[in-house]
Amino acid sequence: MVDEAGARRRLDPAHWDFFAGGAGDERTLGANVEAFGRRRIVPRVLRGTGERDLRTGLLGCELTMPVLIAPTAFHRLAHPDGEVATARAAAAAGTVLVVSMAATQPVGEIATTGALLWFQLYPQPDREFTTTVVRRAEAAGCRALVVTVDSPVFGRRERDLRNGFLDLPSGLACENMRDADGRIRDIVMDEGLSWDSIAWLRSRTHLPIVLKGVLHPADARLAVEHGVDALIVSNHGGRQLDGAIASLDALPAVVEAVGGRLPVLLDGGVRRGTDVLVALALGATAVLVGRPVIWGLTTGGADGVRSVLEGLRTELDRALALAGAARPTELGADLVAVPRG
Ligand SMILES: Cc1cc2nc3c(=O)[nH]c(=O)nc-3n(C[C@H](O)[C@H](O)[C@H](O)COP(=O)(O)O)c2cc1C
Ligand SMILES: CCCCCCC(=O)C(=O)O
Repeated sequence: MVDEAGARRRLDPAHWDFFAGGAGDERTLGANVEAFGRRRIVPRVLRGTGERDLRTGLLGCELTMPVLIAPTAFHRLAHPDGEVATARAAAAAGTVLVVSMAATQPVGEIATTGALLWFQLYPQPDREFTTTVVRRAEAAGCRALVVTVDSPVFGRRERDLRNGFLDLPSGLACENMRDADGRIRDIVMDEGLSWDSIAWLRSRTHLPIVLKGVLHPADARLAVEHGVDALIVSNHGGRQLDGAIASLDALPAVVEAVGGRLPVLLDGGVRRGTDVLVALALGATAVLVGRPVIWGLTTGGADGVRSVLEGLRTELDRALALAGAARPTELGADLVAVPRG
């Protein structure tokens, strides 16, 4: 289903390391996957589920399944068709692509695919320029802004440092970073990012605001107080703070803190339909996948991404049936155990 080895064979080794790698000793990168490996599903039987229904509503978007595409940078490094190919697959699958601010194609061009798009934003210290980018996303028809809040500075990615991979090759650029003069600006991680930045953004756009990178329940409560529309429990795929808690391990406390007032999404380490089921059972409304989509894009362009998404759909559908649920909302934490020893 996901041909990670095939993607590795195709990619320039430095580009493979950029996509696959994490920060520091990559403990958090590994922990995301291991956290799913520790959980066991405790299925219900004789529930007469019949045909399953995976449809999920999120922030006014109707998705055919509770699986979205996480924002990841530089799709044209993986495949010449870039983000447009990823968006075609999202449209065909009936799900959302979260377009990275570091996309290598303009969001307006990505939107021509008809895909449901959300736009990921690193708020820039230059607020006027941030507004320019927000207006670009709005004009393209993006349905939400995903503000990445786990990156006041850039994570220390030791593979990239070893490889000297610090910039895109010539001919590729972060196309959504053009200013009013058409000049492409560098993405700056804002060390001063704070709840004030979120309040400012709230005053500048009517789009729903999703915070990506929340792990602490106290921040989840603050997000509710600040009028945020949804949260993504995420450690940035282990690429920012190495040693950070695995997303799945952080999920239950965030869900409890939010108390049903907002949708809580999760990313990090989701590789199988059974992982999706576990995250939903522990309270996520939906999940996002990052690297598996990159591997699909590398090996097969839009078809490759589609195949990854359809694989997850089929696996989730089967897992629901085998666990005794007809729809995601029927899942509860009682279906998940962590065996001792
Ligand atoms: C190659 C790569 C690029 C990424 N680029 C971004 C980005 O531009 N913005 C962002 O908020 N997160 C970015 N992320 C983090 C993802 O959105 C997501 O949190 C993570 O990939 C989920 O983990 P997974 O890869 O295990 O599914 C990136 C992740 C990867 C692997
Ligand atoms: C200076 C370019 C920044 C791209 C950031 C992409 C990203 O978030 C990642 O994890 O990589």
